[in-house]
Amino acid sequence: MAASDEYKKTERILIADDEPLFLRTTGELLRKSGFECVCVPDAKSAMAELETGDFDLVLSDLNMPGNLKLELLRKHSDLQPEIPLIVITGVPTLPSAIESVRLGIADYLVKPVKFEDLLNSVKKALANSRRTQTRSSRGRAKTAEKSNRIIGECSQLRELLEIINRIATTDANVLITGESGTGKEVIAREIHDRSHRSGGKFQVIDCTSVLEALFESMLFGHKKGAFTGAVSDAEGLLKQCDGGTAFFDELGELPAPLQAKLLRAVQEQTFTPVGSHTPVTVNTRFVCATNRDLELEVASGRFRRDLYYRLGVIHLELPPLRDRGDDVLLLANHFLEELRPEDSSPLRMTEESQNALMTYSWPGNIRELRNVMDRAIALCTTEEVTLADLPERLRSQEQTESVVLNAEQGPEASIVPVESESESAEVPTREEAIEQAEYQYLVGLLKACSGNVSEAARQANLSRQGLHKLLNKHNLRAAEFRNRVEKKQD
Ligand SMILES: Nc1ncnc2c1ncn2[C@@H]1O[C@H](COP(=O)(O)OP(=O)(O)OP(=O)(O)O)[C@@H](O)[C@H]1O
Repeated sequence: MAASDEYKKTERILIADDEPLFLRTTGELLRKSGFECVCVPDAKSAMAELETGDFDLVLSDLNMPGNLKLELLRKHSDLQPEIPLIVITGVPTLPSAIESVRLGIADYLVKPVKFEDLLNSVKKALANSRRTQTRSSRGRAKTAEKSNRIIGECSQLRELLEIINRIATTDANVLITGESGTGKEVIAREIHDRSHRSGGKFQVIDCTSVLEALFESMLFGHKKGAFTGAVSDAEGLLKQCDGGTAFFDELGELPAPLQAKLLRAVQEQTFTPVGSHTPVTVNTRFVCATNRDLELEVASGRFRRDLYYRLGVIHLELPPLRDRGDDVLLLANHFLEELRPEDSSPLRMTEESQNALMTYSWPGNIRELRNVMDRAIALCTTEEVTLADLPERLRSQEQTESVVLNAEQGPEASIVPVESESESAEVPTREEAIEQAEYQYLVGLLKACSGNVSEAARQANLSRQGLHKLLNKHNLRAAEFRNRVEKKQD
């Protein structure tokens, strides 16, 4: 079916760009595809059109006369917030999360752009906008609903939830960054649940657990006989979350050849199953998470810049738990309630134990706090969680301070507690001693392999996935060992 058959002729696009050739060609091609286009060379004319015209979509250059400080985009979001806006630029910079959301950007394209990609982006934005406008009140009620899964009152979290609410009506891809255990997956699920895609599937794709050779077939599916072991046709994960959300966890771990394959699927929402000749088209939103500093990965050539821009239209940075103030106690009480056995009495914390939780630096973030509360529930013999029910690293104020100080000296010092000299050394439990030994082993291994995960996994006789699990458990990031080597060489 031709594009012109799929869309009503009346759908109107405002195109603003100061490059005459781009403006003319894009206008002509979009008209041929069945749209009505108004082309203007600067922001002033675009604003005048926006005030009087009835548009279904705006396609705008980011840098052109009259759009200094994003004036056109701001005006657009004030005048017509419900009309999708696609930004197209020759000088890419990732807009901040708040800015992207405030301006309601549906997509962000980097010149030179293939017309095919531009048309896909336009179709997708229009389809989503139609869906959003006809969305049932059920969807709206859900969007407004307060989350009962995300606990926290701090200003950073409230701002994040506000952003999530606002992006629920868009289909922009989201990149979530933050230290391990800060709740990236929880936030990704929330984005899905609050979006118009909540009826579709939320599909987790763990990039550390994907074997390079199987990635394509796992993601895109395969035909029977496509390779040894392909005994029947299989649907890939992307097809399974058609209409839903694909969540790529630990995106920064995706090897380069796989990044190229993912890029095509993200750009075109089309892929070809292994062994097939028939492309499959889906409508999927991509939400990704990583502990790595992807900008650094891009700068060093380890991560594709085009994929980074495609996936990071909206960038959410989660705060570490140590910066979330009283949320530590809020979360601790939540876990005490959530994790206690059903028939047991509610538990509370002594003042001393609350102080210990508030002073500790939580290198493993919310995941570590959850484990600490789980352990406390098991050890606690009364209805009060006392200092004695907390792990040794939290018990001593002096010791906690040492941990914080050491955290600045490098990754290997951030967890291992240093005994204060004045204190008689306490014997750790067997579990704690094993944990510490394992931690020291991993630090040594990462140092020896300069943060190269594949090499470290080989030396440790583990799969990459197995090693990643261990690193996550100890809140160790291989990238930090790589960066350290680079920094030393600078
Ligand atoms: N705001 C929150 N309220 C309640 N529980 C939370 C919150 N955020 C995270 N958690 C809990 O903390 C744990 C870690 O969360 P999650 O797996 O989402 O972190 P992550 O940042 O994705 O971790 P990783 O980088 O290691 O994959 C989970 O048990 C999750 O349920």
